[in-house]
Amino acid sequence: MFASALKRSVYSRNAKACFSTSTAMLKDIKNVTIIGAGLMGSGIVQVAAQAGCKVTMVDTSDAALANGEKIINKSLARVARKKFADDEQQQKAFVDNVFANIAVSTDANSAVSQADLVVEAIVENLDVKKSLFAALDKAAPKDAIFCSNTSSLPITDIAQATPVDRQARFAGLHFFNPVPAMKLVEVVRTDAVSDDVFQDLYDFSKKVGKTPVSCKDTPGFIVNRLLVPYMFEAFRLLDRGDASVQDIDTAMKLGAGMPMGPFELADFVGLDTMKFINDGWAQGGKIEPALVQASKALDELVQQGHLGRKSGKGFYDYSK
Ligand SMILES: CCCCCCC[C@H](O)CC(=O)SCCNC(=O)CCNC(=O)[C@H](O)C(C)(C)COP(=O)([O-])OP(=O)([O-])OC[C@H]1O[C@@H](n2cnc3c(N)ncnc32)[C@H](O)[C@@H]1OP(=O)([O-])[O-]
Ligand SMILES: NC(=O)c1ccc[n+]([C@@H]2O[C@H](COP(=O)([O-])OP(=O)(O)OC[C@H]3O[C@@H](n4cnc5c(N)ncnc54)[C@H](O)[C@@H]3O)[C@@H](O)[C@H]2O)c1
Repeated sequence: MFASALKRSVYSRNAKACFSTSTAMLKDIKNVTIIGAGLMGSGIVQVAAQAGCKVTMVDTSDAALANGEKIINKSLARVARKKFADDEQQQKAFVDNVFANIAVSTDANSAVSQADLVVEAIVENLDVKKSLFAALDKAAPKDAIFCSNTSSLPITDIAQATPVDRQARFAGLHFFNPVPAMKLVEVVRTDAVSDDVFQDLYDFSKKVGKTPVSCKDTPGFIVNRLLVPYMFEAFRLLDRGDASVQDIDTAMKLGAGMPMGPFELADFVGLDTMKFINDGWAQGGKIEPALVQASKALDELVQQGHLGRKSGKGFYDYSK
């Protein structure tokens, strides 16, 4: 099913719960609203819809929603081909069934009016996220759980845009790129988050096929706290002229078992995102300065508009 055919309404509160609920808590998470239909938001929409939740995908324009639907369609087709290799009818039925759980909207406030869970995956900007959540707090049910998929911003700072009661229901739910393929979710717990909410999010992560881990609200949580310094050390290795992009990538794939080398991964994630995270941490002063020292090669590429795969060029050239 294609984008334009998707429902433009929010599902009824009587919609079916995610299938095979195993706890009383989880039963309540049946209507999920994802704000942001980009790379991450579309992936979260997909895995929640695949798990049987009724999902509303929100973005600011029809074009952005169409982009999200295109990403989901492509990924679901891939999953369907693998599941039903020789049966095109079953492939189509599988894709249609998942899309039947997805509605789209450009009106975030009405899209959250019946939400049990709201997951934000919009631009990595604290003020923009805060102003979104301040508005959503007034439009969503009092008992809705709010989550951010932020890579690098403190959840506590984002949650401050909402009243104290909501802060007890406000956590990080950090998925990984590409969402349908990556098995991990970090459930990020601030000091304000209640045990029930934390458990609900842990159970929800399992229901959407992921392995949750718990972590405190510290810079980079677990994965990015370790991965970002590693990648910047690779960039600085290049800056110093100690090894080439290709050799560093080959070394880390064949010598350390990484699925992608640090430069391939940086191009995949986006060089602007890498720079944004590192600069933010350097300014924040909570991380050892040597770990967040800037990279000349990265700064130059970003300045030239070479942002990785999404712009056609980064450390590698994707235009050919
Ligand atoms: C990074 C630090 C910087 C921080 C920046 C912020 C980042 C952020 O906060 C955290 C991150 O996300 S950090 C970034 C974290 N991310 C990483 O570190 C990624 C590192 N890269 C990888 O893990 C692999 O290269 C991929 C999984 C991307 C592709 O795997 P491959 O072996 O080269 O190619 P393959 O064999 O084709 O695919 C393998 C399996 O995946 C399946 N599949 C793939 N895409 C799919 C999709 N869109 N839909 C559905 N399914 C999809 C595929 O069907 C297959 O399934 P099977 O059941 O096994 O047959
Ligand atoms: N890209 C990654 O590898 C990755 C991985 C994990 C987490 N994240 C985090 O997920 C979030 C989204 O990242 P992405 O890569 O999907 O970004 P993206 O640029 O692909 O998508 C962001 C989407 O949000 C939309 N948007 C912006 N402001 C909005 C608003 N006020 N209301 C509704 N929609 C709005 C944009 O139109 C766009 O479609 C960021 O916080 C990022 O740090 C990214």
